[in-house]
Amino acid sequence: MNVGVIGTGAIGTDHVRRLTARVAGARVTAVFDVDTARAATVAAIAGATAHREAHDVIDDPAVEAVLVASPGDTHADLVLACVAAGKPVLCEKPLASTSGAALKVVEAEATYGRRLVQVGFMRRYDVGYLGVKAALGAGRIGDPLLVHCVHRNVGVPAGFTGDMSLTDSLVHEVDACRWLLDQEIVAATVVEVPHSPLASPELRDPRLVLLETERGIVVDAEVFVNARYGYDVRCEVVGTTGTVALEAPTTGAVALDGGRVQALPMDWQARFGQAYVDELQAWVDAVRRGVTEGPSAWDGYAATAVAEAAVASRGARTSVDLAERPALYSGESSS
Ligand SMILES: NC(=O)c1ccc[n+]([C@@H]2O[C@H](COP(=O)([O-])OP(=O)(O)OC[C@H]3O[C@@H](n4cnc5c(N)ncnc54)[C@H](O)[C@@H]3O)[C@@H](O)[C@H]2O)c1
Ligand SMILES: O[C@H]1[C@H](O)[C@@H](O)[C@H](O)[C@@H](O)[C@H]1O
Repeated sequence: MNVGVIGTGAIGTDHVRRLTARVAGARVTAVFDVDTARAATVAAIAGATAHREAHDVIDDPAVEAVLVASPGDTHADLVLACVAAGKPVLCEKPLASTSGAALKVVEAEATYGRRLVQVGFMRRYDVGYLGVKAALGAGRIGDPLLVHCVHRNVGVPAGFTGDMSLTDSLVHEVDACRWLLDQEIVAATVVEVPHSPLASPELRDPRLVLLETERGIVVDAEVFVNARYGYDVRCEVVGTTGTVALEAPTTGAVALDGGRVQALPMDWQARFGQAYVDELQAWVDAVRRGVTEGPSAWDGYAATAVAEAAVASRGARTSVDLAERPALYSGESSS
């Protein structure tokens, strides 16, 4: 499968490397980035052509599927162009920077009549999250009552400003909880906590978010994007008869000088490296079979709508008012 990649920054470059060396049945044949020097460097990794415009990638007759890894506010227009061209597209999260823009993608795909869009919520491919999902599905902890989530990053790049800890980071917890619990989130409340002096004041970091699902389950999610000590993602579902918690991959524990030390991953590449490979492989395999599976445009829309409610919350419980779900997305596992 010939893939065109739009956006060859941090994760775009990683995805090009993965598609080139670790994913079977695909190769990158075209790339675009507004940073033309960067695009040329990354094109060379894959032996691909660096195009002059994003639309040249989408319209390239040799390109069979597109991967969008540019900044979030560019996603919706690029995905809409892919749908208009009838090309399958894997779009990095978030699907869009506003729920209105995400809904346009949902509506365009529903009008097209079959799925073309997969959203890059890679946690659904992580062996730890899959274990939690399997335990819930088997009824091992009875009925879920509440979920504790933690999402800590070492730090954030310079462009990470404003409410991005909600729109760019919390969206992972939103998607994971919708998928694990198989229900929509209907309200969000952001509880103010003291802010870290190591974060820009504008970012208001960390944040504690309460999410309520349609069947009354409550999720507490801490998002702390300047935690410094490591990349730490946790999730524990508490049920009527037990709990199930995410197992992160572990390294050997070193016992020395009266202590015991275990290394933590320092970024998402280290923590979710295998999940990204498995996500890409599943996407390629499905598209080569003529279908698109995995997190859908509806999932992307719902996640952005919840993040938007969290942004609006400022301490108050804020409901999430989703549009009516088109029939194309009925029967999906997460929704
Ligand atoms: N799933 C995950 O865990 C994960 C991890 C990292 C990033 N992401 C997502 O991937 C996207 C990119 O993040 P990143 O960390 O690689 O950012 P980045 O800033 O490193 O890379 C973005 C790239 O896009 C380019 N770009 C900017 N505007 C563009 C445009 N209009 N068209 C084409 N290219 C354009 C930039 O020049 C840059 O090279 C974001 O949406 C982010 O949320 C997801
Ligand atoms: O774009 C990144 C990425 O999605 C990571 O998985 C997440 O941990 C970060 O918070 C976010 O900024």
